[in-house]
Amino acid sequence: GDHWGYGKEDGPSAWHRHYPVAKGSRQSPIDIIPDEARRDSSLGPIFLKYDRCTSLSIANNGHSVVVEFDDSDDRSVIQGGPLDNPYRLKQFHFHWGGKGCEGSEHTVAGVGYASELHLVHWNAVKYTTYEDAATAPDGLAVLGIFLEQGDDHRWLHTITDVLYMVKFKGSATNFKGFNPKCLLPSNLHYWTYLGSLTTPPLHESVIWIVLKEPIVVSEKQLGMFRILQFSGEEEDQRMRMENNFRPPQPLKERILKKRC
Ligand SMILES: C[C@H](CNC(=O)c1ccc(S(N)(=O)=O)cc1)Cn1ccc2ccccc21
Ligand SMILES: [Zn+2]
Repeated sequence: GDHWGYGKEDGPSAWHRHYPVAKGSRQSPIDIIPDEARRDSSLGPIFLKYDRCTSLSIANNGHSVVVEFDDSDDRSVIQGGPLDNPYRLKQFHFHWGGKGCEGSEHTVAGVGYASELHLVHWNAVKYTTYEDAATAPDGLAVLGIFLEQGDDHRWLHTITDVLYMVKFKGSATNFKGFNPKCLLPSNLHYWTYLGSLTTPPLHESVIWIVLKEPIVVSEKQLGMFRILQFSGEEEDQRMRMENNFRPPQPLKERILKKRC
């Protein structure tokens, strides 16, 4: 199993021991400073073609809750914006905090949101497998969406209502017919920069597209994520799954761009 986590001993500050790229030149997440983001006229709008998407399952992988999709063809892709090709939707997952604490990975002018949704896509035009794409500099495109605490989200219930079925690490269940289009905010204005996976192996293979507008979810719905456990059913100590986020990393020589 993975020997990394979010605890004191195995958390983000220790990851560099097994994954030296943790101190690399294009690590994620970052603190987004809106005033420093450069408008780029070559950046067009992004297009999310999710109408024929096929969700398959929802699982607890010991780090987050992940919804996997059938990525055997180009039925659901993200394209446009900074992307030269369409990128296929592979999975989405969340990062969140503890009760009332922040939990997003990216922050905006130093302020975090309650949670962050990541829709993970891969460049199937240039690479044959997800694993190959996950190690290539232009292999992945992750769409980041902030979750802000407020009213109930009409559609997030579809996910939070089944979390009890994937409480323990290694559990999974069927999850068909879910279209993540229902989790998008009203406008797709975004920031974009070159970064990495925010969990080990921290490959520097991600073109990040972070939406400016958060979606609103209730504290009750956020609380449902916290019934999940980092630990497996057979493990004795119960480890509630929360604060599964990496803090912002140095921007170094990167330029943050925007399409507002
Ligand atoms: C990367 C892959 C496991 N990790 C991810 O796919 C992944 C995706 C998105 C994010 S985030 N939070 O940035 O959106 C983080 C991790 C498996 N895998 C493929 C090759 C490979 C090599 C060693 C170990 C695992 C490996
Ligand atoms: Zn993520």
